[in-house]
Amino acid sequence: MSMSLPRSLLFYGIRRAFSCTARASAPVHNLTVIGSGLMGAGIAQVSAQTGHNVTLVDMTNELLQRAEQRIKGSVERVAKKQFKEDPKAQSDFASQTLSRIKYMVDVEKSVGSDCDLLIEAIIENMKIKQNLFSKLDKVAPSSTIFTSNTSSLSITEMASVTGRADRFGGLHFFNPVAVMKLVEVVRIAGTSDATFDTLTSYVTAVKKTPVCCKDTPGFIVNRLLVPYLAEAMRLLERGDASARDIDTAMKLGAGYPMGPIELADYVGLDVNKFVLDGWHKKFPDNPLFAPSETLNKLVDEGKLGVKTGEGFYKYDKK
Ligand SMILES: CCCCCCCCCCCCC[C@H](O)CC(=O)SCCNC(=O)CCNC(=O)[C@H](O)C(C)(C)COP(=O)(O)OP(=O)(O)OC[C@H]1O[C@@H](n2cnc3c(N)ncnc32)[C@H](O)[C@@H]1OP(=O)(O)O
Ligand SMILES: NC(=O)c1ccc[n+]([C@@H]2O[C@H](COP(=O)([O-])OP(=O)(O)OC[C@H]3O[C@@H](n4cnc5c(N)ncnc54)[C@H](O)[C@@H]3O)[C@@H](O)[C@H]2O)c1
Repeated sequence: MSMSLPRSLLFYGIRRAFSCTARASAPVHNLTVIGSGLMGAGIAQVSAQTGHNVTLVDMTNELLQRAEQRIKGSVERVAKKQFKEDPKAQSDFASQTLSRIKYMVDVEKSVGSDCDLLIEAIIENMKIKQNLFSKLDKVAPSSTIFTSNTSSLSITEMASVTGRADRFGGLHFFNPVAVMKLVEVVRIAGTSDATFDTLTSYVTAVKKTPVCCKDTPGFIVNRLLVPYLAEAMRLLERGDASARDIDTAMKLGAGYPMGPIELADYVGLDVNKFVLDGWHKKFPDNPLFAPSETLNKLVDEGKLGVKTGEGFYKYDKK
């Protein structure tokens, strides 16, 4: 007699193992977000919009002031959409949201005794992220859950420099955070059920949809997106098609809201380079992930995409 499971049961088992439903858990009231760039500012914003108290950290006050301006602009867009014909409700929503965000340059003081959750959103570099986590592990309350918003690096390697692997996971938001509905919740081998439940509940509380994934390169979205973007880059580098035609093709032919070259500019070409070079180290035999001369040249010239006013395309300075 065959001992194999019926297919339906097998799929049921797989679904259960990766179920990402929010269960009863310790709620997040106060969180610290480190890095006030594109992603950190967006994460602070959606958290504050949903009643969370946020401390947003960066290396200088000037960077924090820029983040504050970006958050203000984005919250006002959200308020207009949410409270269409009601200017008073719009301005109340915006001022209440903004009042829930504190700005700080002192990283070590940013994780006070009431900090439930830390989200790291700094530069995509393992050594720098590990330094930060190692430093924070010594000063943060033992109950604080640590997470990273990394696009492509190993969460397990980050957790390894702390003594809290059971209170460690990945929270991968998407850009623009105010608009994109998904967050990948990444579970490492040590992540406890309580931590995982708190993370999925927090994602639901900020009105996003969680999906769960193991700590595998690129998680779900970037495992599919990175090869796609890299293929677009190779098409361009071989001179097979222009940037405009590649973008138009994917928007009109595949229904994507942005083409791959536009999307690379939107994400930031520095982030693209960190990810591509990191994947080259991980997959050295795959020529798709070899360093890209085009990308390196643009990054060397400071042309990082939308955020600097020029990348593959030119933009109005923000
Ligand atoms: C080529 C180089 C290759 C190198 C190889 C290596 C590759 C490595 C790549 C790594 C990538 C890592 C990325 C990361 O880890 C994961 C990601 O985040 S991937 C990016 C995901 N995001 C997308 O795919 C975005 C796709 N684009 C869109 O969805 C839309 O274009 C848009 C951004 C929402 C903009 O929409 P538009 O219609 O064009 O513009 P509008 O201005 O009209 O906006 C529509 C709607 O949204 C509201 N809105 C937009 N932005 C904001 C904001 N910042 N804040 C608040 N609200 C916003 C706007 O008000 C509109 O609302 P409406 O008027 O419709 O009510
Ligand atoms: N850009 C995207 O579309 C996107 C999407 C999802 C995830 N991510 C990931 O999110 C992270 C941040 O990306 P981003 O696009 O917001 O980058 P960004 O360059 O816009 O912002 C990073 C910020 O971190 C700050 N920073 C760097 N080191 C710091 C430190 N030690 N302490 C405090 N602040 C520090 C920088 O000053 C900068 O303001 C990266 O890991 C990236 O891979 C990016």
